[in-house]
Amino acid sequence: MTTTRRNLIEKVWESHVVDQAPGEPDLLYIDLHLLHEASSPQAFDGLQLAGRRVRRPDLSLALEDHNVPTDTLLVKDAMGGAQLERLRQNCEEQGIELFSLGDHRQGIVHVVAPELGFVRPGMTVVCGDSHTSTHGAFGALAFGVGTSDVEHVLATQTLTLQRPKTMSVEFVGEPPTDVTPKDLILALIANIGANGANGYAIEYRGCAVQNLSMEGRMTVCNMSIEAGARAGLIAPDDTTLEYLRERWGPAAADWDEAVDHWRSLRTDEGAVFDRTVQLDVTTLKPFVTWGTNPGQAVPLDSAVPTPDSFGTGAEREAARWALEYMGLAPDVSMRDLDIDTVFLGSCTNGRIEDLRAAADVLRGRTLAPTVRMLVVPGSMAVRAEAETEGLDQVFLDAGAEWRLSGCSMCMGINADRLQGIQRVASTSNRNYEGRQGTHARTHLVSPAVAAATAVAGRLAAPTELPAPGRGSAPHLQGEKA
Ligand SMILES: CC(C)[C@H](C(=O)O)[C@@H](O)C(=O)O
Ligand code: SF4
Repeated sequence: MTTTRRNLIEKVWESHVVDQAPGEPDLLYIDLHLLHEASSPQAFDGLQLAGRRVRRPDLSLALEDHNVPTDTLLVKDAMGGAQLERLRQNCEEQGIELFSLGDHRQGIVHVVAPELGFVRPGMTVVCGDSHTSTHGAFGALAFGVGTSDVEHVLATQTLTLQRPKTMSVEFVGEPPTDVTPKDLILALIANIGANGANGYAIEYRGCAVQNLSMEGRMTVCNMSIEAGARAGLIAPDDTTLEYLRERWGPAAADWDEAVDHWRSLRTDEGAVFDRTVQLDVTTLKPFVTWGTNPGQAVPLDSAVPTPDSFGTGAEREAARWALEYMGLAPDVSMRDLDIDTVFLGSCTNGRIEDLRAAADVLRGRTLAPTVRMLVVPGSMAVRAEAETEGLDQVFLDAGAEWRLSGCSMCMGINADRLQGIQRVASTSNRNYEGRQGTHARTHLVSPAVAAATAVAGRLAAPTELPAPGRGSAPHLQGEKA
């Protein structure tokens, strides 16, 4: 008997193939379909036009996130309000569970689904949203899909998909303690480029990945799409089981059986990938973006690069455009960039560990007088937990705004949109032109760097701040070169 050695991606893919024909995309069964108000209206319309009903409402879960105002429960924007209303009607008509504004389970779809135990190893998960890759943290194969695919899944609970190539990304060694999961993924994208994983699904490997918490893993997998990948996943292990035991275990009659299956979900010894990338993380530093794609990133303690330092003509041209939009000159130290707004939140970094990391920096300190900071928990459950721990008070005492949960300033399609030319340090995942407001200049950072930046008034790492209570922003700015 020949045994085929398979990687994790192949195992999950193959166990969901419903139909297959040479030269054709595969038809995959979808275990969980996540929906939000911004990408689902046309899909429901199409379904209705075709006279169909949702095939498995019980495998669908809907959230309100993109358009929710995070300062009050009152939706003021007409278009956003209409999208929310449509989602409510569609879910009601089709019997789909919806966590609406005002519900204690509401929040960003990619934060809520895992925290409530909806996502489990070996599943296929889709959503009409590119950051569905987040759920790969559980060893699930999770894809962002387009509106017509959303309709297909609503109608059939299956999807035709081109099989992705497989990529192994190994973080080699242990990172220094001030390096966060956000820095790992920013460094990787800077290394392979914003298109570096086009057409691939990534498996993240190495002890630096195994040592991450589930939340850290979600941050890494979340940004797989920013390297162009279709999906990014991590093999389930004891950390995964521990997380799920609390959230899903109590409801699961077949827990032991499930665990046996999950333990088999790992890349076989000797299995091959279409591409292998290794990144030594032992001397990694906190990373920050300088440009208008997430791959245009450098260590925080370095300078804005010169366009001529890039290898290809296209990269040089892209760097020139980016510097112009960002209002930056080459060779300026990243730590000399004054920041107007700090955004802590999003499906990348809006979880409780992210809030704790930022609060640890802000405790006993105050924001620079020139900085506005928004703290937007990824879900109402995260918000409640933060309040139990007193983190809300830390943020408020520092001078930050403490908000309700939603996508908020991650994507300026709600009231948390920046006006005019503003430089932002943001814990979100995208920094393209106009993402956070027509002229907003986004620097993607980790929660710790976001908090330190809010205190310093310029891009800064926590280690640069004076001890709490002693340093004020003017003092710090006075120290600036
Ligand atoms: C609105 C939605 C479809 C979009 C996505 O696909 O990811 C948004 O969530 C984003 O982050 O850009
Ligand atoms: S938080 Fe940002 S990245 Fe995540 S789903 Fe919302 S808009 Fe998209």
